[in-house]
Amino acid sequence: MSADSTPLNTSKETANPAADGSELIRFDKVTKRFGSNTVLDSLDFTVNSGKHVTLIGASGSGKTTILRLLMTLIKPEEGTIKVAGDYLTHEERDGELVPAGDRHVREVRKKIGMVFQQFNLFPNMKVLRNVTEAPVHVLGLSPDEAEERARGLLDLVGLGDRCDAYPSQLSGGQQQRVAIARALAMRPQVLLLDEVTSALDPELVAGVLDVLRDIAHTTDITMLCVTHEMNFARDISDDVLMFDAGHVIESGPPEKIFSEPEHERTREFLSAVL
Ligand SMILES: Nc1ncnc2c1ncn2[C@@H]1O[C@H](COP(=O)(O)OP(=O)(O)OP(=O)(O)O)[C@@H](O)[C@H]1O
Repeated sequence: MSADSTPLNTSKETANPAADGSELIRFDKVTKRFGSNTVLDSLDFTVNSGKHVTLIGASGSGKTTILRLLMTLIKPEEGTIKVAGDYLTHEERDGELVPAGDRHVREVRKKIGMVFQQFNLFPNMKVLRNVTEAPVHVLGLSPDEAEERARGLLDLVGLGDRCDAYPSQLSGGQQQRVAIARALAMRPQVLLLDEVTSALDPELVAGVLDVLRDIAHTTDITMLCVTHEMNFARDISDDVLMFDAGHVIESGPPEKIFSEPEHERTREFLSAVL
């Protein structure tokens, strides 16, 4: 397999330049309101490349809102968001920051992949085509290159033998694994995971989490994860950020947050979910 068709860089030692530990995501004084509801209140946080960061917090604390801002599905009322050095919310023109245009957003968005609660596969396309579609049409890969990449990734998620199936012929867990392969096929610098197992039957959860654990432990991709699966968060996270009322109230490595939380709200939250 040529270097370019390797599904992901699986060696920490030969990590791509994007995973050199430098700052990959920066939220600077980001405020997001829905009507009179201020969900994020002048929020600052950063994620360094190669890190796996999990957002925890009570329902409604704004975790999904952060991922949706990164996907540019919604816009902040105030503040700036940067991904790999580029503003997502703005662009620089003649030395001035102006609201980002569609073209700029599309370019920066290529750095970001997301797996949603609902798998959102194209029902009329076979598994392989679900994974090759965006690399061909968005990245401009040749069909052969895209297929080689897709087959490698479908092997990685344990579905190399289901390339010719339609999504409806797969279990929910398998569909979610295709969705993971599809997101990775764009070679994003950061993978956003939003409650990726919450729509699954309980017996299918472990298979999906195992695939993600494997990706977290064997690749250099940056992950920003929202999950209620605390054991999974403990296993894969370098850092855990606890949200409350639109702020990060506590952060640190999982062994500290889960074993010795400092904040009363973190203790309350963990005692309810653990
Ligand atoms: N499109 C929207 N319109 C109005 N309010 C919204 C919208 N999206 C989110 N909200 C509100 O913003 C708040 C934060 O929602 P968000 O989904 O980010 O929380 P969360 O921490 O991810 O919660 P959960 O753990 O339940 O998924 C909630 O009060 C929610 O009702």
